[in-house]
Amino acid sequence: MTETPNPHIIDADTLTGGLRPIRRVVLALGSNLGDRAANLQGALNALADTPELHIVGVSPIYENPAIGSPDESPDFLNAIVVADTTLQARTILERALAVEDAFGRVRTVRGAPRTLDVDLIVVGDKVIDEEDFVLPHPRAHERSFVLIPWSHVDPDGEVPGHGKVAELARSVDTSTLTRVDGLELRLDD
Ligand SMILES: Nc1ncnc2c1ncn2[C@@H]1O[C@H](COP(=O)(O)OP(=O)(O)OP(=O)(O)O)[C@@H](O)[C@H]1O
Ligand SMILES: Nc1nc2c(c(=O)[nH]1)N=C(CO)CN2
Repeated sequence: MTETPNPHIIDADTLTGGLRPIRRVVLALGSNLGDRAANLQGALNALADTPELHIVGVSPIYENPAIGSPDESPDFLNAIVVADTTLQARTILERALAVEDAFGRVRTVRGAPRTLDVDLIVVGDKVIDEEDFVLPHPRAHERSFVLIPWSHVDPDGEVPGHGKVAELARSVDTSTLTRVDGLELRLDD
């Protein structure tokens, strides 16, 4: 027998969803395997389809050598997505990992080429230091492929403990980072 919902009872999700703060989340997309641009676009589509995640900015695409990976690693395409959300940080991490899996990401050794990488850079001013989840992303404040596209779409953004993205972007080496003309990520209407 199916139960008729009682309209006078508000479920817990509705209640907490209404009370949870809206936070700005910054996600970094990267791909250095397969059809890199299609992988980034697919990731953006999947993020845009996520309930309670409202995309407010998408950066240009940048190409650059794999940093901190073996020399023979193919170059990356990188981009930044900025969204407002009431989702909890860990829920966004789980979604990011699921999107990576959906795009055929195979986890082998650290630094191995990947079809898709989705990193959480910041979630508002949250600071998390857990074994499998660190916020802000511990290497974001020194990565040109994060700071330059991020400062392009959200110059007032901040990396808690490190300062404004616009300021950090000014001090980072951009000599190997190239904006890819004629290629951009699109949000469906
Ligand atoms: N802020 C974060 N964003 C994404 N993953 C994170 C974060 N903090 C911790 N992790 C954990 O890192 C694990 C490994 O991530 P991954 O293999 O993508 O690292 P990586 O991309 O090779 O390196 P890097 O972290 O330097 O970008 C994930 O399974 C996830 O649990
Ligand atoms: N250029 C570039 N280099 C990297 C990247 C990346 O996204 N872009 N991601 C890494 C691990 O996440 C390691 N090195």
